[in-house]
Amino acid sequence: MCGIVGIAGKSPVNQELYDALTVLQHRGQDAAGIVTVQDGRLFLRKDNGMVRDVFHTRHMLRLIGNFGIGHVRYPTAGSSSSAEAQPFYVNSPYGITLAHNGNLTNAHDIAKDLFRTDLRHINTDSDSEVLLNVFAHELQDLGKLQPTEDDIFKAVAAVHQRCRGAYAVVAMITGYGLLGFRDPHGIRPIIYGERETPNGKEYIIASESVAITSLGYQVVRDLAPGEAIFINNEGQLFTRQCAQATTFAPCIFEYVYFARPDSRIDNISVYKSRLRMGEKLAAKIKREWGENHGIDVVIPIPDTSRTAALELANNLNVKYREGFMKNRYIGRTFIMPGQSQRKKSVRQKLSPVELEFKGKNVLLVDDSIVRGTTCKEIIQMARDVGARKVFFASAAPPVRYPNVYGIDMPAKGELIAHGHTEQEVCDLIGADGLIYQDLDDLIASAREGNPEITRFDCSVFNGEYVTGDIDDAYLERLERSRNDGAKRKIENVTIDLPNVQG
Ligand SMILES: O=P(O)(O)OC[C@H]1O[C@H](OP(=O)(O)OP(=O)(O)O)[C@H](O)[C@@H]1O
Ligand SMILES: NC(=O)CC[C@H](N)C(=O)O
Ligand SMILES: [Mg+2]
Repeated sequence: MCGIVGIAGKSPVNQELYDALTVLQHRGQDAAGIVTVQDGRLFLRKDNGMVRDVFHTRHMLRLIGNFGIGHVRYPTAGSSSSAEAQPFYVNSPYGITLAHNGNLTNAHDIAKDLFRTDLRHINTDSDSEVLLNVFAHELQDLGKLQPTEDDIFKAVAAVHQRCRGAYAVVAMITGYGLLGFRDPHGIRPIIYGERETPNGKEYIIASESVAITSLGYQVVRDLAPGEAIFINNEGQLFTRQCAQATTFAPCIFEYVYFARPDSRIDNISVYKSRLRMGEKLAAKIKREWGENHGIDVVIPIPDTSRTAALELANNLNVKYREGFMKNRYIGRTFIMPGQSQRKKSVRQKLSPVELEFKGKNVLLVDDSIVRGTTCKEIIQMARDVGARKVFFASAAPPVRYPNVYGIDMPAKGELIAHGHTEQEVCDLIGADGLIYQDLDDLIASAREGNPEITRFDCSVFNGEYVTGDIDDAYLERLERSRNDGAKRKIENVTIDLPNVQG
């Protein structure tokens, strides 16, 4: 998952873009980038690292202009190379920069067409560079010296015709304005807001509402699937439905893990959805383990599971205790690129408070079990400090299938629940008992916030891919090219394109 932001301001936007990216940092820790524009000139700074490491004062001073876009990256295609940090830039037509959250499922095929038919060069293995070139080609094809909003929306419509998969996008068309658009399934989130200033209205487009509200803008609304928004250089706003057919199916994993709890996505409070996950899981525990379940204390695995664990404990009528302390200087483990780094980080990141475990039957709660890295380590840690019994609960169902829409779970062989029953997973992680949320309950936890959404992308749980273009051959190719071992072999061979001086 990546984080994206774009601002069409009336005063310099560099600091606000930076602030928004720090608010979106949980969506991508590998690389960060900002591009701004002033007087038809672009200023770009991007590199590997967290936001605070990529932008120093000397970079910020050079990121001038009242319009700009930013990105935090969690790679799901290509490599972790700094050359694949975003935003991407293409000089023709007009000079376009683009930042993307999601993953195209047909990037490989389009890349061939871009070369053979559109005579365009792609310099990396990033699907986002492909997406940018498709948009640029379609805009160029209209052959206008000065594109209107109609032209820009036509080019977005053509992107929807050619691209498959998940894409929430912000882009800048130099000299013309700021653009945002969402794929026809609305898989990844994108929302916009506005603010009155003495110089006129300013607009912000971002992955999550918390980036909008924390910067002092008011949320207007989420983009609909297939919809685009364009704010021209004069500050006029246009929105248009650019897809012929749409089937709304937002990603349910945003609610489970990715998004911040203080965001609202598609009119659903992420926080409340997690409370409901806890409530429903408690009901299942009572059903399956009985009222005399023997649990002395409920302990969350920080950070993400806290909200669900709290409500689970309330509903079980058992004490909720913060039995693991998190080192605040270590980021999210799951979105780290390699397994050895992830494993080491769990122990560096979480340490137990012994007195909460000694002689007790503890129920550890996590939002999800994916590779099993976290729970294996944590269960052992709980035993090491004297827990009598260690039960484990997951607020999401077993993750059994790869993700192809912007979450880096490419290899089914790396998923602990793939090909295993729940009892086998319980044995593998070394728990005394394991309980998973039912998929219907997870869906209900999100849906109760907005009953108008009739479908979610739940592919990691049920193997049903909403875009309908994923078959076994695709998944096998993906697994071969992006499993942990294969990723280690991808080298940083691409030369970076111009950055503001490092
Ligand atoms: O089974 P695994 O492969 O270990 O993946 C699942 C774990 O990874 C995530 O935590 P993470 O440390 O990324 O972030 P958090 O601090 O937001 O919980 C998630 O919240 C689970 O704890
Ligand atoms: N997680 C994402 O949204 C990744 C965006 C894009 N596919 C990349 O790898 O850079
Ligand atoms: Mg976690």
